[in-house]
Order: sequence, then C-alpha cells, then structure tokens
Amino acid sequence: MEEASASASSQQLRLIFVEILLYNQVGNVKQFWNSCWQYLYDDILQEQRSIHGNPHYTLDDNTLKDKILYKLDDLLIVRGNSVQSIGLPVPTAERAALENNRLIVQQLSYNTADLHEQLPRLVSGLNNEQKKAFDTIVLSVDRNKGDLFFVYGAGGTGKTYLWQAVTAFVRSQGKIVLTVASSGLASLLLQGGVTAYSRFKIPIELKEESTCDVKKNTQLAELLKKTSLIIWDEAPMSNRICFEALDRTMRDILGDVCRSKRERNFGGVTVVLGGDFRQTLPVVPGSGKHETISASITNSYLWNSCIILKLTSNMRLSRFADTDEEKERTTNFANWLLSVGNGAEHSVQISNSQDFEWIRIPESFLIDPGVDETKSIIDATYPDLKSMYMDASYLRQRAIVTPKNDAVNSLNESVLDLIPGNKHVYLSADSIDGSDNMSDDLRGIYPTEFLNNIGGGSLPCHRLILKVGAPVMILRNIDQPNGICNGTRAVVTALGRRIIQVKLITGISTDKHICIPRILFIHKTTAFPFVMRRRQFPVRLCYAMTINKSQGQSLDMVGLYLPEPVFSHGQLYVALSRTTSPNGLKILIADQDDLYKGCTKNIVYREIFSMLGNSDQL
Ligand SMILES: Nc1ncnc2c1ncn2[C@@H]1O[C@H](COP(=O)(O)OP(=O)(O)OP(=O)(O)O)[C@@H](O)[C@H]1O
Repeated sequence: MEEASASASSQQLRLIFVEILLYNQVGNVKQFWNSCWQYLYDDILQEQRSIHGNPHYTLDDNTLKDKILYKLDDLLIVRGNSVQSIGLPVPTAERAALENNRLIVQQLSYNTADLHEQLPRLVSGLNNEQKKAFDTIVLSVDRNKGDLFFVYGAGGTGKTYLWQAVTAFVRSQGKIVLTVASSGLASLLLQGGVTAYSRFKIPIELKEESTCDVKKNTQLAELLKKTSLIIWDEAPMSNRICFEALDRTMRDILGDVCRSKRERNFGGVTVVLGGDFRQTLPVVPGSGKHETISASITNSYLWNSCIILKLTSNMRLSRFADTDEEKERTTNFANWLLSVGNGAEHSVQISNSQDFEWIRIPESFLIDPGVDETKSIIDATYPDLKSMYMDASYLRQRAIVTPKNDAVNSLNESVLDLIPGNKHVYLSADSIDGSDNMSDDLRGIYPTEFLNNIGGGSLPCHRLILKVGAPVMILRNIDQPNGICNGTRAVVTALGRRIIQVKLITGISTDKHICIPRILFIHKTTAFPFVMRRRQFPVRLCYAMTINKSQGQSLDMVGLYLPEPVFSHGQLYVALSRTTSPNGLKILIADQDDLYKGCTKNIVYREIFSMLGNSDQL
C-alpha cells in the first residue's frame, strides 16, 4: 500500500485494499486495516472541505474511519461481500443507512424519468424479431407469468440491444431486473451487469444437488424476493447445475412468501437466458464430448419448459457495409461463419481417415507460412509494429489467436522481443496449500520448481516478463462495476517492485490508469493431489491469446494461428467471428502437404443443436 500510495489516488488505494483483502487471505484483517486506513481518505476529506467551503476543515479519526468503511462497503457489496462478512468494523455513524437493504436500494436507484425518455427510441429501433421477443418478455413480467425464455442468436444479432430495451422498460416501471452473464467480459455489456457467480453466490465446486450460498433473511434473499426479471447472457457457457442451483434456491426463498412459488421455475420469477450454442460450451475439466453435452443447459430439467425466441439478422455486419459490393461480401462472410458454426460447411476427407471434421478455408483469408511461421503471423497481424507499438488504439484493434497456451506464450515472447524497452521479470511465489501438514515424501515429489512449471487456464505465469508499452489482459474480476474484469485489456505504463501501473484500453473505463498489486491465486486441479497457491500480478501479455480467452473480444484485425487444429466444440467459429469485417481476418495453417493445403478441423457437437428444434438453420 505504501508503494502504491506514491502514485495512486485514495479512491484507487481503496480498490487495492479491497483486492488484497479478497484475494490474499490476509491473516489479521483488523491489523491490516489499522496499518492502512490513513492512505484511504484524501478524497473524502477533500470532499468535506469543499462542502464546508473551508480548506482547513478537518474530521476526527473515528469519523474518517467511518466514512472510509462506508465506501469500502460499497466496493465489497458489489463483489458479494461486506465490511461485516470480511471482518472489518461496521461503520457506526452510517449504521442507520446500512439497516436499509442497500442491494435493493442500488437496484431501485435507476432514474425512471431518464428511462422513460430513452424508451421510445430504444423500442422503435427494434427489428421485427427483437420486437416480438421484447413484447413476449415484458408481457410475462407484467402478468407475473414466471416464464423461462432462451433468446438464441448468433453474435451481432442484437441480443444486447434487446436486453437494453427490456431492462429500460421494466426498470422504468420501478421494478427490479437483475442482469448477469456467465463471464465477466459479457457482464460489462449489461447495464448493472455482474457475473452470475458473484450475483447469486453460486458455489465454485458444483455438485448435482448444489444450491446457491444465499441465507434466508439476508439482503440478497430479500433482493431475490423483490426481483421481477433475471437476464442471464452467455448462458450456454455455464454448467446446467448453475441454473438448477439458482432454481432450487429461488423456489426455497420465494416459497416462504407464498407456498405455490415452490412449485414454479425460479420461484415464479421470469428468467431470460441468452447466447449462442455455436460458441464455447461449459468447460468440464479433463472430460470429453459426452460430459460437455451433459453439462449444457439443454440437458437440464429446466430446458423442457424453456421457450425459445430466435434472432437471425446480423445487425453488426450490416452496419458496416456501405456499398452493394461490400454488403454482398459481408453477407457472404456472415453466412460462411454460420455455416462453420453450425457444422454445415462442406467437409473434406483427409487421406483414408474416417474423420469428417476437416473443412477448406477460403483462399482470401490464408497467409503463406513462409520460412518463419512466427514472423509471418506477427507481420500479418502487427504491421508497422516498430512505429505503432505504443499506440493504444492500434493494440486494442488486434490480436493473434491460437488454440493452445504453449503457442500463446512463445508468440507473446517473440513480439515482446521486437519492441524497445527494458524487460522486467516478476517471479511468482508458489506453494502448496496446507503444505505444513503434508508428508515429506509428497513435498519431495512436488518441489517448488515443479509448482513453478504449472500454468494455463486463468493462472498467471510463474515468470512474468513485461515491458512498458506491452498489452496485457487482466485475469481477475478486479472492479466489475468499472469494467475491470477477467478479459479486460490494458497497456503497461509503469513497472514498480510491488505494483504495476496500466492504462485500460477496453471496457467502460478505457484510458483510465490503475495500479495493480500481486494477488493470491488458488489453483485446484484434478491433475494433482493438492491445491496450489500462486502470488503474482493478475495479468498476462496479450499480443496473442488462446481462442477460449478471445471469446467476447471484438477485434478489427484477427490473426488466427493454427500450428495444429482446434480441439473442442465451437473454437474455430469463436476465432473466426472475433472480427467485425472479412477484411480483418488472416489465417496461418502450419505444416501442410499440398493436397490438403488450406484445410483445418472444425469441431462441432451437432447434438447440441438437436435440442433447439430447427434453430441450427438460423
Ligand atoms: N435494432 C437495431 N437497430 C440498430 N442497431 C442495432 C439493432 N440491434 C443491434 N444493433 C447494433 O448491432 C450491433 C450488434 O448488436 P448486439 O451487440 O446487441 O448483438 P449481440 O447479439 O449481443 O452480439 P454478441 O453476441 O456478439 O455480443 C451493435 O452495434 C448494436 O448497437
């Protein structure tokens, strides 16, 4: 905190304080608070001085502490915690305000006059399919029908636009809409959106009978009772148990208000799920196609009562095409993407194999591997790097995407070597959770060097190498209300010993500078008989990223690097559909003999579409 206080504002320092508390298992919270609170109030004092028109106005320590704690509570509440739950003192002067349910107050704080003003523009702008979906959803809310909907549409068909109109309408009536998404990045597109996990306290380890961690008579339980509509975006990514856990929890909590609600889906609250089954399905570690399909919402008991609403016009691509020629090219591109996503693209048989997953990529997208594949894909995706390497909008617009982490790491190192500046190396501190109780034998099998080599997923590297000017992706939901979450991209602006400073280049806080401390990652995997702890900065270089990490990113220039084919459902479609125009897509397929040049694998679990009626024809 001391190092950060040299450059960060007290508002930023309160955020760092909360991050440290939430992600670092601080042993003695009160002691930590006592040693830090002096860094956290400059703006509060400033505000009081301007309110009282007295530049020397001062507050006693207890009042200052109260005011800081009140602000910390605001930060903690949106992260599913509170000063009380985390072991900090409850602010006495503001206790009265705390007695009101601040979760409900927050949800009812939308300015209904503003919403009424926006509504005619939003509703009249809806296309026919969006209007039909809008009418159906608001009618269900109006009549308390408690329906379960699934809005099915490919990327760009206007789901987010529809959510905006529906939430504005329902909120303008003074009702509560909870907007959530399966990933932090998607939640940023929703007004008031957070991840479903944090909003509903869904357990990380899912079991068949799991429920959400919502105790009766808590603020969250009361909020659920008052909710009229839940919108859950990117639903196909979540395990069906997440929806079932929320269903059980809501039946239980709302059943206390009225017994009949126990018998209704989600306790009789209208729920709208949305997303695209062509993209990533739930990740079930270490398992295959069958387990992935069984974990999908289409395999839940809830799916039988789900009403499917379809959106088919690609509103994103149609906006960018001015001339007839461009319109035709964009329409052909949109149709090709859908055909790849649906697994309907004509397959090519490779030698004598029975594998019908190979397709031919149109030549206009292919680049020649040349003698040095790495150089070819970097040059195609990052032209003029030497002059543009510090330009935030140049970096925001582009990325190399590839299926596996090994290729990501080596591409990132290669690009980093091409830009000027000193390298800073940050090594993580790795250990085994509870290693004090481990036998010497086990400790011998898994020494620190072994732990250092564990990587992948959302774990930052043990050896993190950065330069000022390098783009990084944030790996944790640090400050969701301000758009700083897992997947947000930023550019490094300063590198300290305990703090790094970055400028955000995506999300609602674009151009804002923030300080990031090291935080603790707890890594559980079935591959090892232990839980690993890694303390490291929650960032990763992102000149290149895995296809899975790219989901939700929108890029003008995508370099798809395929040193080997994709390995799971929807990956090729996700990679290809990151771009907003056919001009922004370059694909390098490595190591191919002439006969199969330009062919690659497209893995699509078609079974998933059979649960959607004819929707695979969308
Ligand atoms: N009815 C409409 N009128 C004008 N523009 C629209 C309409 N619907 C959507 N758009 C615009 O089209 C683009 C894509 O829409 P939107 O982001 O809502 O799609 P989406 O289905 O949520 O896409 P994704 O799944 O990729 O996030 C946006 O720029 C949006 O503003």
